Amino acid sequence: MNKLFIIKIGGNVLDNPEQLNSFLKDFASIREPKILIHGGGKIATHIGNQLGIASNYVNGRRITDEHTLDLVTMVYGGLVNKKIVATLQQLHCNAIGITGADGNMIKAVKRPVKDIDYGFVGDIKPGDVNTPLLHVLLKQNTIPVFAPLTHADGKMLNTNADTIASVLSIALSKHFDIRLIFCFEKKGVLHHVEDENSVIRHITQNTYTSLLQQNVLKDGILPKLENAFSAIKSGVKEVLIGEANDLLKNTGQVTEGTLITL
Ligand SMILES: Nc1ncnc2c1ncn2[C@@H]1O[C@H](COP(=O)(O)OP(=O)(O)O)[C@@H](O)[C@H]1O
Ligand SMILES: CC(=O)N[C@@H](CCC(=O)OP(=O)(O)O)C(=O)O
Repeated sequence: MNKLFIIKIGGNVLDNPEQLNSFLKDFASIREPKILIHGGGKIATHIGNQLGIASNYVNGRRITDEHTLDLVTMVYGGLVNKKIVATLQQLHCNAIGITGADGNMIKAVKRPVKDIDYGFVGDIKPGDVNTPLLHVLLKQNTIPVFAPLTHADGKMLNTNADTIASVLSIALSKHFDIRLIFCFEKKGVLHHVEDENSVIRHITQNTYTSLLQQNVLKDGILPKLENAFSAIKSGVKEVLIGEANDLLKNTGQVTEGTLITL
């Protein structure tokens, strides 16, 4: 099977133009087939504050009302996605910006209301991905750049970017040897969040359970690990969580950061 890198870049790096440019330069230089998924929660929060739209997260997921949906559609599908695509084009990487609605790439269902009403948040399954269209793009070396947006019943929906990366990886895992890499601003999953030298090099299902019990994992690292384990359990070959600066090491043989296995 052919190798495919599925790479997710998070909000803290997107918010720093220098770090983002350096990351995109590295991404453009990867010679194997690749897909990029970007977040942007931090930028949406910042622009929302300027527009008087307050951000409200529960369990790492944004509560998305009508105004917030307009905000995230503009910020993720417009500003962030198109800036990345334009930069990649300048770097001679033929990127194409995609939301879940474009080419029916990712269909979703609006999250059912249980204890919490998340509003216009989309839940997805691997079967909801338009893999034939992705194959066409990859075959002609057009590089998909996904915004964290899906669609259902004529509306856009907001979907966590780590989840999109995981579901795309699962959907494509029958046809490619996938390495899914979550890139963010830390060196990996850390024993002590303030100590960059405390990287946990390897997390298995068992150590994951004990880290949860020890309360080592908080905030945004929780959905990242949930999605990492969901991918590895569903047939994705390799999953890594590491620093954006280490992208080229993490696409090679000797990796940095945190390796996820069963
Ligand atoms: N044990 C941990 N290791 C690494 N990061 C952690 C840990 N516990 C909490 N975090 C927090 O999780 C954040 C990553 O989640 P998030 O900000 O959502 O990233 P992204 O936008 O890249 O998805 C880190 O910036 C850090 O503050
Ligand atoms: C439903 C939901 O929470 N969606 C996320 C999508 C953006 C995202 O995931 O951004 P990062 O990867 O930078 O955190 C949000 O609006 O924050």
